[in-house]
Amino acid sequence: MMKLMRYIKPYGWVALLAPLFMLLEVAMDLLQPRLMASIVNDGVTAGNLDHIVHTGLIMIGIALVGLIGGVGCTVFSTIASQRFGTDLREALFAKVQHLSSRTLDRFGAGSLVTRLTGDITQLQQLVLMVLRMLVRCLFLAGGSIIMAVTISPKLSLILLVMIPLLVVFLIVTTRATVPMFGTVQKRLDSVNTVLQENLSGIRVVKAFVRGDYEERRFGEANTSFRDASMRAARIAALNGPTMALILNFSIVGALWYGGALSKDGSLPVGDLAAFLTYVTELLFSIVGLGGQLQMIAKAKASADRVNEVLDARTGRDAGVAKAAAAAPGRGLLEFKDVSFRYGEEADGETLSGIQFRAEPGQTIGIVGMNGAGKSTLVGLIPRLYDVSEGAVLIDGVDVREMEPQRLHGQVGMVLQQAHLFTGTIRDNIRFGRPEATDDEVEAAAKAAQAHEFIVGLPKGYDTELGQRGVNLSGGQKQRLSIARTLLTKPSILILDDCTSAVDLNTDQRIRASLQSLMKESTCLIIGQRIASVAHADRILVLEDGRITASGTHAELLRRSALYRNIAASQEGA
Ligand SMILES: Nc1ncnc2c1ncn2[C@@H]1O[C@H](COP(=O)(O)OP(=O)(O)OP(=O)(O)O)[C@@H](O)[C@H]1O
Repeated sequence: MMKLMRYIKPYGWVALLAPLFMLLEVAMDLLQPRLMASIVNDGVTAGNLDHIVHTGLIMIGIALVGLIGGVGCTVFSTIASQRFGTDLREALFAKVQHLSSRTLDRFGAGSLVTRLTGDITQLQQLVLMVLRMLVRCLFLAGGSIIMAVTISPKLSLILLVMIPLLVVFLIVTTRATVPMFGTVQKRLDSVNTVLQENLSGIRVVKAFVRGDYEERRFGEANTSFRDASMRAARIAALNGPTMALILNFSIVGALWYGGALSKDGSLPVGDLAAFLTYVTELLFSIVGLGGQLQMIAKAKASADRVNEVLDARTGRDAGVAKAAAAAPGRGLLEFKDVSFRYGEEADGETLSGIQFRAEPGQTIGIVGMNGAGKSTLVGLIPRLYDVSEGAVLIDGVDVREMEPQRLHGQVGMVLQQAHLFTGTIRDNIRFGRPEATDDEVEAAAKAAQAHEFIVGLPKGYDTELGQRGVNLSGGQKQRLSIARTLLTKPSILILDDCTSAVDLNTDQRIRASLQSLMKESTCLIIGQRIASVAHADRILVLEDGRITASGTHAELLRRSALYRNIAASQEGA
């Protein structure tokens, strides 16, 4: 938790002012019972009205000063906690942008959402609470003890029993609840994961009329979250009544012993009343501290989860920018005995012994059955994942040693699933090169065979897309994502089966324009359709993560049974 303190540092002075103002408020609060005792002892008992009025006015003045303290503390603690939360959220979001795909897979989107929202809010609340309530309770507890002892050291002996009892009780309950809060947050992750999957796939759910099943799935995650929360809450619920019991016993004890002291004249009645007020204040402060300990325990679970992401390896860790000074690349791509497995514990390799070379300007096709490892193979080039063994080289430099900006500037990838963002069509095409001119955007759209349908829309390139571009067809989205990549003018262009939803004629036209536009680039094309790769200079046939054949279309028809089968199955299609 201390590690996160660095996010409060920039607002150190604000964070310091809050407890100072609180100190003012507490000091004023502590004076009130003493003044009240003075009114009782020297005013009411002695029948001195002047003293009552005079002291009453002082009490009002003190209350006003206390008010300034309270308001000041609220203002400064709110500023500090809000800014802390904002900065931490930004830092965590920035970190998520740089996490390796492996790490992203490990956390899962649902859990990251909980960490970015619920966990950070919890920590923000903690900062607010520490600067306001924790400080108040500590000051009030310390001040009440001092005031009680100054009134009657003898009567204060009662505190020697009461305080240890409370502290032991608090430690025991806090220890019991700390691990429970971690579980509660994990269960909340599951709720978010189900929710997120459901919302992003709501059309599938509707199409399969699986609303009931989804409700059950959500219900299970939700119930499990509730049960974990209830377990933690049950222990936390013990706090209030137990504390009240100890408070009442202490007051009865103080009244009994204090009454006796008062009777023999060693403790004025006003002082006894003030003593009781201080004991009550002290107990409430300790009860408050108990609640705050619970909150710290909750926040500790959140801090661990936030730190886990902040400390996670980024996709760039392995990279040392040795290639930064290298000359601009031409796009020579080499796979040297590459093996890859997802996750350390994954049994079996997804790719093994991959070895090939693609010269600048060459087009390499990749074919294979579903799950053969085609997407995995091309994902190693822009370092979506890093190789387990071997190396991927671009212009002779290991991709892991390339400056990320440079690597991503050189490698353009159109993914299998077109993902667009909220914004205009123009913004979406410009995503990889915000400085591109309108003419360049249009040229890229033309090459991707998207221009025609874009200008057919009422607002053309300024058409707003909803989340994920829901107002476009699958093939239109694919064409926009091709245009987006073409605009970056990569020296290595990867097309991962990205025309699957585009009709055959348009697919052909896209290929023709790519051939002329990208003739200097190295192109890797994954295609389910043989027609998409038949024109390639070389085609790799991938089977179970291994290249089992390579050659031109004509050569493979002779040499590879798998290739022949795939081609035969598509004839006339
Ligand atoms: N993120 C991941 N984590 C773990 N395993 C994965 C992951 N992505 C893919 N795999 C597994 O790796 C294997 C290769 O998948 P990949 O997506 O590379 O195949 P593909 O040849 O592109 O398939 P398709 O033609 O269906 O797109 C599959 O068995 C798949 O289950």
